[in-house]
Amino acid sequence: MTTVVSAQNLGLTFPTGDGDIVALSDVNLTINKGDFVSFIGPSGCGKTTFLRAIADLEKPTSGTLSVNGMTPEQARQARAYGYVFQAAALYPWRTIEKNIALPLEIMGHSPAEQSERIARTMELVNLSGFEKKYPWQLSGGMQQRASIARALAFDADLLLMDEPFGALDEIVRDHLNSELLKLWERTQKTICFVTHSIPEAVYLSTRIVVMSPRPGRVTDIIESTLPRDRPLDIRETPEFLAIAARVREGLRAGHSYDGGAV
Ligand SMILES: Nc1ncnc2c1ncn2[C@@H]1O[C@H](COP(=O)(O)OP(=O)(O)OP(=O)(O)O)[C@@H](O)[C@H]1O
Repeated sequence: MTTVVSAQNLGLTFPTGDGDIVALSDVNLTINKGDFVSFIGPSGCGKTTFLRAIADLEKPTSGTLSVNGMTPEQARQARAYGYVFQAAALYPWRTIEKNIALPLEIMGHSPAEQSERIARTMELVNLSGFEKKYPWQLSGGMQQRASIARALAFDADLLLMDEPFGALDEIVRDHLNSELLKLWERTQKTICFVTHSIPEAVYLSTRIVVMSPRPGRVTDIIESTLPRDRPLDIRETPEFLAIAARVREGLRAGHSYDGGAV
């Protein structure tokens, strides 16, 4: 198995005017090629910080972190990952194809190469035919699919997704979840996915990382026993519900550690 992300005794502290905030403490985690890993935990437990550290947008203050065997900085320079944010963050004055093209332009790809990549990724997210539309002409779910296409366009093996479907209604979210699984199957990417939703984490993941706040720690890592082929109604099976119950237990345990109410 190829290791994509390896964190050892990772810590990240933010110094603030009111004292230090320990966002991550002693995080140990290995993510292998082709894994779909979800991070779940209450607000402030460091999920986004961990993703940002992988992306070299935050610097760890202790421990080690490697991405594709490199430092996060080297991995960023080698364009090791695509990043999908909570809000689609598309430029409203650019068409969908021009939004997807932007990082490719910056990276110096030729216009022909850009067109080929735009066509391929728009097809992967089922948006073919919407190339000339502006973001505001698309629904929220379609905009989020366009931002996934943009993250896929430079063909990184690692996709970092920070609550990409958090703002969407349940039906659209269900649809995008099953599309994301198909896309993951087809592309064999490694995916790190932040969510607040237990069913979403269980439905999507090969591994679920449960975190707790103050300081942000990993409290449980759950290997999924579900098959890779997952129709949406798998969510009603006893196996699915058993994994969901374990995640819920892990979240509760994290809360009681903090001394707060469940
Ligand atoms: N730049 C920063 N400066 C100071 N504190 C920060 C900074 N970024 C994050 N934090 C703090 O670090 C902790 C972890 O934040 P983080 O955003 O990683 O949590 P999260 O689990 O992703 O939360 P949410 O689910 O609400 O997005 C929080 O207490 C947050 O306030």
